[in-house]
Amino acid sequence: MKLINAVVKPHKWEDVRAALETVGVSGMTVSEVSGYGRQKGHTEVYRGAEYDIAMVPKVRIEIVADDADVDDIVATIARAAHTGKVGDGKIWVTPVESVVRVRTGDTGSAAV
Ligand SMILES: Nc1ncnc2c1ncn2[C@@H]1O[C@H](COP(=O)(O)OP(=O)(O)OP(=O)(O)O)[C@@H](O)[C@H]1O
Repeated sequence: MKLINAVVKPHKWEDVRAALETVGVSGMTVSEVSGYGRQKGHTEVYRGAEYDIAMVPKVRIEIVADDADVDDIVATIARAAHTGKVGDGKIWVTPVESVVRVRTGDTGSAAV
């Protein structure tokens, strides 16, 4: 299993959510975050306002998925979140050692 982390522009979140429905993601965690990438110190526009300070609002998506599904999920997020402009976001994948479904005690893939 892997943990997919994606940070995308807030106005692309609905597109990403709709696209993920087509690849059978069974659960995810979504949070409002702020951050910056390589363009630190440059301006970025969000909802008509220019941010020239380092931290720009983003949406973070966390998905635990079976290895076999990871490439598809990452490609789907990347496609749906893309505008081609600075600050489109980032996606990274890390290994997951264990998962437990609290209600049933299921572990591993059965808990995803
Ligand atoms: N190295 C990093 N580690 C953790 N989070 C990051 C990292 N780089 C970027 N992020 C997160 O991703 C968000 C979007 O990053 P951003 O798209 O600006 O990255 P970038 O690589 O500089 O790309 P671009 O050149 O298109 O702006 C940031 O606001 C931040 O929350």
